[in-house]
Amino acid sequence: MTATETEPVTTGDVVLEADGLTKHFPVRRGLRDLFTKERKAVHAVDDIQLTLRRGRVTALVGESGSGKSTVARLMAQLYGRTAGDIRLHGETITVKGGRGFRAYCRQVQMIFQDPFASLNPVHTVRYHLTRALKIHGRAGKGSAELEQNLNALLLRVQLTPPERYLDKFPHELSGGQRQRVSIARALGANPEVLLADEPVSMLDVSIRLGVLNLLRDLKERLNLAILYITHDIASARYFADETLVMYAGRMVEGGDSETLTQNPAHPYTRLLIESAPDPDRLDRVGDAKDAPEDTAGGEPPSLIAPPTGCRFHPRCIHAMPKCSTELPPRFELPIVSGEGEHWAACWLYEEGAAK
Ligand SMILES: Nc1ncnc2c1ncn2[C@@H]1O[C@H](COP(=O)(O)OP(=O)(O)OP(=O)(O)O)[C@@H](O)[C@H]1O
Repeated sequence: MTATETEPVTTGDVVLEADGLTKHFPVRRGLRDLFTKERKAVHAVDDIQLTLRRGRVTALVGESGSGKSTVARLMAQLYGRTAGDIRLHGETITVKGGRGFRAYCRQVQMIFQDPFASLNPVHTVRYHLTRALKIHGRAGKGSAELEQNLNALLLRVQLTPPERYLDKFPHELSGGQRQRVSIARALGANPEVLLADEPVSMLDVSIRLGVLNLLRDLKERLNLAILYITHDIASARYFADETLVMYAGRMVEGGDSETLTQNPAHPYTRLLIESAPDPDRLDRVGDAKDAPEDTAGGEPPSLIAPPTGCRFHPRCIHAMPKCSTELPPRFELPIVSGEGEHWAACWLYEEGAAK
């Protein structure tokens, strides 16, 4: 049983946290490297702090290669971490597979970008959902109860009437319907956390909003904590309560989504917003074609030898000498309206620095 079934859940309760989360991928040594002692690594994710709360969506935004998917995979325990802590209900968790992994998956489920790749083409919707229910001990007693539970899952993701979908194969469904089946499969575990890695970027623009609205509905009805990974800061503003911005493996700014998108502080966040599609055109949310890497000036750095100091300094028009040598800590920023927090890891916000 999950906490959902045993005790009342309050919106805002912390479920899953990352503290100092770091992942370096070792680079395979070439012939030339055999003569040196140096061991190279891709510094994909460094020192990430992240808190997921019941009934809240947290967006993780950044351009391609900034480390967003690696964070999601670390939080899902699909990758081992190089350093840092992952806490579920305050307890440090390291899962290596087997039973421990299954127990963790009961509470933390992941949804992938490509629903076609994540569903097995030779199996029906019924098979995928039955398997999820059985693995997590939620199939019920007997076939009538199983049928009821299958129907309930499809109703939850608004695939109605359920009988129309249960015996379909993935290729007989549209992209949006397939993503709904993936979400239903994740819900089969009755999780507390959904880690959604670009859940709408491969879908037709016309159906993206429907899938985001479904996730929002699930957040509210089931009090889920959702991590929403996206290239598109406009969709984060629309969908997420809190937004965190990543650049080259590090978090550079965070705060409540409205405050952060209305008053972006870090020069990289400003660049993301300038190059994002118009947030009022919600029919384009999650559009990977509008991803900032297509329009932002300069190139992201190599993560094998990332820049010292602030990783954004080689592209930053405000860079000061200190930015290339010292890593900026988080500076708390004043909240212009409403409540919540807003911070930026940028030396511009050190007391006394010229803006
Ligand atoms: N298994 C791996 N081995 C080596 N390097 C990896 C591995 N997975 C990711 N990386 C590297 O880590 C960095 C971060 O990748 P990641 O996929 O997390 O970024 P992302 O922000 O999710 O990008 P995208 O939006 O394109 O998926 C990239 O430089 C990538 O090449």
